[in-house]
Amino acid sequence: MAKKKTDTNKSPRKQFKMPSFKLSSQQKLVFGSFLVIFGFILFMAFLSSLFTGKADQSTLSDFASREVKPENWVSKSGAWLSDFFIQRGFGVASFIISGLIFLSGIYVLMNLSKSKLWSHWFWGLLIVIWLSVLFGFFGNTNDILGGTIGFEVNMYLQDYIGKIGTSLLLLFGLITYLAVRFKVTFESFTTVFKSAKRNINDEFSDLNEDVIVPLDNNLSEEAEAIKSAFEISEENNEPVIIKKEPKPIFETTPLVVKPAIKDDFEDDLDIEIEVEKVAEEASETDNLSDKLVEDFGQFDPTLELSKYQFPPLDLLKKYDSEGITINQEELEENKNRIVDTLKNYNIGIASIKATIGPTVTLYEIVPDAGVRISKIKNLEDDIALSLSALGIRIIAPIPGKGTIGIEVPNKNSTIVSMRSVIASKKFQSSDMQLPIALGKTISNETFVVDLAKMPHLLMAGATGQGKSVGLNAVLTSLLYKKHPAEVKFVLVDPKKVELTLFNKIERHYLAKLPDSEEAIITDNTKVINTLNSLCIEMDNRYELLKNALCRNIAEYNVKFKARKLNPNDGHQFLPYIVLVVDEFADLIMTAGKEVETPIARLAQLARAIGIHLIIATQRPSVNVITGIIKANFPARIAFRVTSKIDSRTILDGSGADQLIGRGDMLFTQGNDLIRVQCAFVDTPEVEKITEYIGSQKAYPDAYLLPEYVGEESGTSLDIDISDRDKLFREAAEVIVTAQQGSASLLQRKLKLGYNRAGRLIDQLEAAGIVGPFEGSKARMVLITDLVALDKHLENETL
Ligand SMILES: Nc1ncnc2c1ncn2[C@@H]1O[C@H](COP(=O)(O)OP(=O)(O)OP(=O)(O)O)[C@@H](O)[C@H]1O
Repeated sequence: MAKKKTDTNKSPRKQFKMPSFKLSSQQKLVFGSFLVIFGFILFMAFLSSLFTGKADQSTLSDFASREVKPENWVSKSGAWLSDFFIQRGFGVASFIISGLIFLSGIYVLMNLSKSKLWSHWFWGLLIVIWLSVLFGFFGNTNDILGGTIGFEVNMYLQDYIGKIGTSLLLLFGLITYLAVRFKVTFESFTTVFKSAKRNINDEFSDLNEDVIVPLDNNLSEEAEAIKSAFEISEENNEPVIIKKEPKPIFETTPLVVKPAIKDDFEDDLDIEIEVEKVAEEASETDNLSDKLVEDFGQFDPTLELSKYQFPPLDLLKKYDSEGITINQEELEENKNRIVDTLKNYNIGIASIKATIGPTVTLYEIVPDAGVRISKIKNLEDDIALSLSALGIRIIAPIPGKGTIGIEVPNKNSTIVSMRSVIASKKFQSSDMQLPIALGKTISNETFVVDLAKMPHLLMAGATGQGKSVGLNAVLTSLLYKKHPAEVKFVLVDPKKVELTLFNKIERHYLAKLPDSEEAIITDNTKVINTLNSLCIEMDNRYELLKNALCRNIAEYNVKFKARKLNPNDGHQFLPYIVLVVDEFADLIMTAGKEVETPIARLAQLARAIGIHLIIATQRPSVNVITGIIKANFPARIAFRVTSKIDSRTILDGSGADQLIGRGDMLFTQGNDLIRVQCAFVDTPEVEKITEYIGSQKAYPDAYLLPEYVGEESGTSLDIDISDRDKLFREAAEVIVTAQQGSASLLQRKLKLGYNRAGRLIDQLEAAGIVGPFEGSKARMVLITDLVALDKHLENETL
């Protein structure tokens, strides 16, 4: 895939740098043994000072004199070191220091992990300080328990926070140590407490129970003692039941034998069962990703354009004629006409209710019992005539309700502004993947749908009925809700004028072929390349999803954000891609099968990997909207069309021919038809939005789609060196470095299409770098390393 690499690896890692000393094996032996011996000497000196320390005090001042003989087992040095570390230093906690030095020697000798050793030192010294302060708390100035440091620190702390404060600080230090070092949590405390409590209870109940003492001959001394203490009849050699006095609970009673099987089953039922939760074994990548997330937080795809500002609502226009005004007279008039017309045909009405929408009002009627619905349905034209209005639609019955609906256009329709739908709570708070605010329904509710769920949209309508406005509404919705990192548009505009405004956001939101200058495609031959390139992108994405064990793009992106996918394996955050074709009929007329095949492929397969198609046409005839296209576009929008046949082609039923135009539309997602007044967004508004976005910092280039080389460019083996692909050398290096001769590796690493990668492999074979095709296995790489590759290629050119 041709997209800049998100450089997660490049971010500076805040890792503690370990000092590293490079020692030869001999040096390690010498240095290691020195540390072991020194550690041991130190330990002996310290140990000795516990007994001889006081006596040696006087000898310290005469260190140079050989006459003075200290009692320390390590003589003068021992006395001096002990005085330095224990008396003047950290007190008895200094033993840990000798241990750490000894341990360091072992680590050096055995060449063990240095980072572990540093960690031992770090934690060890912390314990030394803590213990010294703790002992200093209880000691006095010359006490060897806490040493001078422990005592002085204590004095200092007590001056400022008092005894209570110091003891609490020590407790806090202990808790912090346990929490950080041993990952102890509050829950583990409570669990330990609970199980201790349970043990104590058990112990108590045991002590009060009768205990069976088996009379075996190999009794321990204690058993013998107990045996003699209580009278046990040895004659019958049978277990005797003795009554045991309650003993202190913590005393161990090895002779107490609990009955293996209790007779009393009811007691068994009382035993609490402790269910231990076994944490699922986290895989290695999980651990790594957790650590990465801990260090850097979740991956943020918007980071590159972190200062990007979404367009403000003010860029959209407010309309005066907005907001529904109820014209009571009109309502009354229409109601009377409907009732009268139906009466003329002997249809009685039990009740009638009106719902006023922005362009049409829905009259819901409940006919008298016994009236056949088909009878009302047949009166559609008569009712329209009597109401002298266009665009009457009868819904008989309204799905889900036991009523019949008659939609009558309002005399004064109101414009549904884009601003009102974008500002609506429904749109703003929607958590859909690709939310689109299409307009308002007949009950004046904002109509928001998820393009990702559709998953592709077919839009049709006669010319001048609001298709372009509809497309702009879709694009505007996405611009208001999605960051440039999250969605990319591929715009196809054979009419050349409809979508030109979006050129300004090329480097933010558009995707294009690597070698094309304009991101918006107006040339039909380029459309074919782009569609095929999208197919390659789709295949590449499926490969990524497969490797990441994800079923769809949403799961994949969640995993990627959680840093569970390694960018070095080609993984990257995948933006949604929305392909918009403004005049599909024109494309089909000029390119026919060549566009239909990739469109159908995309429509069939692309939903899971985040490529969604929106196709608009003004000629909804069967040769444009073919069966295969229709089958894969369950979501359809019909603006007004001129004939029932066209309506049937789009919606599989009539209705679109009865709309009133100007954004009045029917939406279906496979089942019910919903009448919606499309939101109106004018060209100047779109211009302002694109200008606003375009003036902000952008990516260096549009999102690059994989390269597609048409079939005619040939796939034959190019043996001639001068005919080689310009990425030949790079490809050779990738293959030799990875020692794996596969086209998909090239596709991933060099972001190529399948064809080009395949051709490169052929050329590499011809150059003797990889072996011949071996079926499902990767080809053998004949060059071992990059130096050999350089030589090989040099020899070739000679
Ligand atoms: N939702 C709407 N609300 C109000 N008026 C609308 C709406 N949609 C379209 N119109 C009116 O209809 C006119 C034509 O709309 P639009 O350009 O979208 O039609 P079209 O179907 O794209 O036509 P063509 O196929 O010829 O491009 C607009 O200029 C506008 O005046």
